[in-house]
Amino acid sequence: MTSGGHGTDGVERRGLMFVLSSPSGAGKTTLSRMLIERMPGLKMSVSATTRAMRPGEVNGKDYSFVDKATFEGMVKAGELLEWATVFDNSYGTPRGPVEAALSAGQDVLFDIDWQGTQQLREKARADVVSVFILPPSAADLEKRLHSRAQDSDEVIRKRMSRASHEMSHWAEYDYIVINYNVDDAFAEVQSILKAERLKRERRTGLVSFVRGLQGQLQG
Ligand SMILES: Nc1ncnc2c1ncn2[C@@H]1O[C@H](COP(=O)(O)OP(=O)(O)OP(=O)(O)O)[C@@H](O)[C@H]1O
Ligand SMILES: Nc1nc2c(ncn2[C@@H]2O[C@H](COP(=O)(O)O)[C@@H](O)[C@H]2O)c(=O)[nH]1
Repeated sequence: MTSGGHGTDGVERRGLMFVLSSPSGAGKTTLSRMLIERMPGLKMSVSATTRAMRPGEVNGKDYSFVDKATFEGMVKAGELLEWATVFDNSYGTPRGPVEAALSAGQDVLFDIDWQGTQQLREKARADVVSVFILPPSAADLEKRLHSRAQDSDEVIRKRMSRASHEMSHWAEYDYIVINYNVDDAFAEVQSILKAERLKRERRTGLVSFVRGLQGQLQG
């Protein structure tokens, strides 16, 4: 699915799909925004959803907000790379922008749940790097959902009651980050991305780079 781009050191490599999952409110959106601001070469995948827009959300930036019929049409037309039902709403990743970004040599960041992560892994295991974000405690999780002040008490109750089930998938992920404070969690997530970008297997340009070095040594 992925094709070549350049790493920051000029060596060609395959793009990667960097996935953040967590129970609702643990901090994925916060960490995703920081990554997009501070890590060049990383593009956010904007999901389509049938969920109602929250105050402050922007259509086309936070999500593409669509009705149920449009979402079903996207599924039928094969336009979604993965999709799932979460909290009674449909969410899915439009295929086109992801493939375009990877072809242009960018990495793609996903804020998706465990079901979507499983589907991406089935399609492109070697190119998926997955991180599960845990809250420090249940009380912190609930406090964060309330402090966001964007969901009703009933929605928050529903999200809290789903949190344990969401978390039961933690062991399927490559990395686990506990979000005690945003700056430390961001530093950890950033380190993971930086290290994964250097992985030998995705650095398709290394063979010719090393051959070039050897040529210089022989010449
Ligand atoms: N380490 C932290 N300490 C305190 N508050 C935090 C921390 N990380 C995130 N928050 C706050 O918690 C709230 C929920 O965070 P965020 O929206 O990033 O969660 P999320 O995992 O993306 O949730 P969802 O899955 O519902 O989209 C926000 O108000 C955010 O500012
Ligand atoms: N499988 C997918 N899950 C997604 C996608 N976009 C978001 N999500 C997940 O849904 C929940 C709820 O999000 P919220 O914005 O309503 O709070 C959260 O776990 C997201 O990670 C997607 O395209 N596919």
